[in-house]
Amino acid sequence: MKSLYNVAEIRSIEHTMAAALPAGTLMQRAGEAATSAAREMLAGRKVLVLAGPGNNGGDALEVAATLAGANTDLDADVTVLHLPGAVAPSPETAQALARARASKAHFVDTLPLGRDWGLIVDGLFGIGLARPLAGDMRALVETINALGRPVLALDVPSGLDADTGAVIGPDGVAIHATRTITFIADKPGLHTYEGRDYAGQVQVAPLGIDPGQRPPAGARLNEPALFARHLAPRRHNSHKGSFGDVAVVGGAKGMAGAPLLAARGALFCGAGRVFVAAIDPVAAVDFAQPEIMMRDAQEFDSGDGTLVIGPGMGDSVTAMRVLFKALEGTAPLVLDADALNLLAASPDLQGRLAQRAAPAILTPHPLEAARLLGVTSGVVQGDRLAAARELASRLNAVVVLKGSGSVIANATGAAVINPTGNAGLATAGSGDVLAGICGSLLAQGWQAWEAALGAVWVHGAAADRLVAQGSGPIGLTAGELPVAARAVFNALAR
Ligand SMILES: NC(=O)C1=CN([C@@H]2O[C@H](COP(=O)(O)OP(=O)(O)OC[C@H]3O[C@@H](n4cnc5c(N)ncnc54)[C@H](OP(=O)(O)O)[C@@H]3O)[C@@H](O)[C@H]2O)[C@@H](O)CC1
Ligand SMILES: [K+]
Repeated sequence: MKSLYNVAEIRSIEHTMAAALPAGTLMQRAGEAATSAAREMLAGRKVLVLAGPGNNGGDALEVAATLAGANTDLDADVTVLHLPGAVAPSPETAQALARARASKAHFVDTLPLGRDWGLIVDGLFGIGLARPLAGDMRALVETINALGRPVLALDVPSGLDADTGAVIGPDGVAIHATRTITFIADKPGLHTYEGRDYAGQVQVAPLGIDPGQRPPAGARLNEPALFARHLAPRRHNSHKGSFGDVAVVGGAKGMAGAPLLAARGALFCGAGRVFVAAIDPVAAVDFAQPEIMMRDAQEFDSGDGTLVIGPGMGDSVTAMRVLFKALEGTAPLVLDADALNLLAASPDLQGRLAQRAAPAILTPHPLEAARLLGVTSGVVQGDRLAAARELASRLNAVVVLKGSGSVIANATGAAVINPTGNAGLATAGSGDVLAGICGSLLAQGWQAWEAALGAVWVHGAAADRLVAQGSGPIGLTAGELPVAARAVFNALAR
């Protein structure tokens, strides 16, 4: 299980472990692990180590001491930019400083000229960052980022909030790392919002702490193991009725493509029968995908099939009526796009959704989530896990908060961050395909929680597959996702 621990949880583990080990052990282990990572990354002799005032700086000083130590086989030329604070360092940081001072590393007070660093080690701030970087510190981070050299961040890229993945601001700055080696356990902020861009490749160094001894984490990373119980190969003795019906309700005038994309997402991920129930019907058949059955939303009765409501649905009276009817019914629901906006405008509909017994998955992007919560999208993005949990609990649904590192949360407070996907998904129609895949898995009998986890995983992995084939991220189109999702899904089910 890929657990994600927030700062309070890490501090508690750290506290317990530090009491059980000789003083300084954890920092020495952090230094050793980071030194191995640094060696792997070296792209030249010259190493710049940035050591801040706290224990993150202590980790950096351990790295400097080892890279430039008497016993090393490396011929590294190590420069330490040490930025002590106003208060005395912790005993372990003081010890690391003494070791680094005794090594061949040379200490400087200001950033040396030149840009030919084979590696920059970022030990400015870790989980103790308490406010935005300002003044000289801000200028230093901006200069380092502009150098464009390989950067190894220790624990967390300096300036990034380890809990939320937000650069601490307003208008904050953070180190752009090539790789982040994070200590004791993985952290949510490295995987969502701005975290993926700033952390680069993430490596966890447990520092000898047995994962089995850690308390359960508040969040985790998505992985197929979390939905594997639904991934069975298909029986020979099956028919289309075995795999459920999905009806996509949407498609107001001028928006006919959105429900078709969702319908294709549902079809290519294995739903038995797929309908589009259009608000403003335009065509009797989709010639590109004639398997999809076209209906009029006002006359359509979905029976007990799964409904995906919202893609291109608009906010007409008809749309409102169809949504109301769906909430009155007992079908499993996926609510997306315009359905979420209609819901946001109606406390009555929100109350009805929260009272339903049948499963529901909501797939808001940050602005839709903000409307539902009555806050700004900045507030949602500032703490994506909290926003997704709050929505899930208020509306008694599984919530997929889309965006880099999509967050899946449920009403009991569980939260999972999805690691698949890339910038190519920031394209028109990509959310429609995701809603369709969610509906497809619900229709095939998956529990809502696992359907959301599986759909988000497959949707992201489909985009990763397309990028690996050269079809993105620039110019990746939503219409390519369903076929790629099918390949991913079949590989998983095998
Ligand atoms: N303890 C252990 O067992 C282990 C800990 N480990 C390592 O320790 C790290 C946590 O260390 P930490 O708690 O000392 O916090 P850290 O991130 O170094 O920063 C705090 C310092 O920064 C300062 N400061 C804050 N914000 C600022 C700003 N914007 N601008 C300027 N200054 C600012 C703040 O000062 P103050 O707020 O008091 O002014 C304080 O001096 C953790 O991430 C991991 O790397 C590992 O070795 C494993 C074992
Ligand atoms: K750091």
